[in-house]
Amino acid sequence: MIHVGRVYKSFGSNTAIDNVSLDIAVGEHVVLLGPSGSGKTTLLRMINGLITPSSGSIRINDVDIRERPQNELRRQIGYVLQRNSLFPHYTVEENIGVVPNLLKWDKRMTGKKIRELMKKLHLPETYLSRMPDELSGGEAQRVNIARALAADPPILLMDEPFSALDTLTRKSIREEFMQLDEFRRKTVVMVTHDIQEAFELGDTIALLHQGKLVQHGKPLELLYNPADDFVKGFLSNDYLKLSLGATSIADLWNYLPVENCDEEGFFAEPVGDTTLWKAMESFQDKNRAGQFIAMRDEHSGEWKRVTWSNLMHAYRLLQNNNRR
Ligand SMILES: Nc1ncnc2c1ncn2[C@@H]1O[C@H](COP(=O)(O)OP(=O)(O)OP(=O)(O)O)[C@@H](O)[C@H]1O
Repeated sequence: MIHVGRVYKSFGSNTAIDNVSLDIAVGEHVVLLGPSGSGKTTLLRMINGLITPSSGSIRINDVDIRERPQNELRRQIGYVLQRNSLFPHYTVEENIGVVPNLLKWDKRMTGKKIRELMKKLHLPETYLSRMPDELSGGEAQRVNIARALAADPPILLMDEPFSALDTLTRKSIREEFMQLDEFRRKTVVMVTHDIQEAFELGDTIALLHQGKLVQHGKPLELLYNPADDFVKGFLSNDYLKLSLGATSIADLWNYLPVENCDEEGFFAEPVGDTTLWKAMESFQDKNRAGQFIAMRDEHSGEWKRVTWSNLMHAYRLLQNNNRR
């Protein structure tokens, strides 16, 4: 869907993006990760036409973005910025409705969409007439996200959308956001320098270093098969935490012994979405504490009875297998 082809961008003598090619599939959530100054924001801003490449091209659905009228790009791409980028003289309602109004949507349809998004993002309707300076940082960022989603664009670009928030607000907005249907079915390109966030939100990670794309792959591929020493070093500090959070029970399923369990277990989350980290946590939960957890693979319908050591053993087998 998005094709970045041999793109260079320099500002004077400074090369910000150095021969980057990247293909992003429809529905893929890709996180641009890398140290400060590695070119993440520049690349993101080139995808929505705010910065023009010095050479190379960016195509969306096979059309060069330079050939697309501005209005069409706006309809296709929602953009969420890090800091409060709401229009200060517009109310919450006017801010969320900016793109639908520009696209001359029917007023009733716009109003309905605004209210629907506010509900989903836990913003009370009484906020419709508030001004941005009457909102907390977390509320303003929810409005920002609602604004980017309002015209239901197939692509969402996000530049450190949660970084200005305190840790707790950040975690809750991020989790709510990940549950939204609107997020799940869109193609998303997000910039962050938070490795944990990248591993939670990205189907794939594009790791940049000094303007070059050093590796683009699934989180586990970067962990187990780093392209070079830079990738290895960049991820090494958080290695264990990341790996446990990035491994899903579905990844481990075939390494878990078949000890049938016919009772409905208390472990309700679908196996495909449950991470190893989460499963480990459930052993610590006093209310549920037990020797095993019961898990069900939603594809085959198979139940397994899993102990802590089963989990750890399966994890080691997966690692050994991936390293081979
Ligand atoms: N408008 C500009 N004029 C001159 N240099 C720029 C401009 N925008 C970016 N740069 C330079 O391009 C390089 C990449 O910057 P960019 O903002 O894309 O990095 P980043 O990875 O997003 O960094 P950060 O994580 O700190 O936001 C940097 O060296 C930066 O100084």
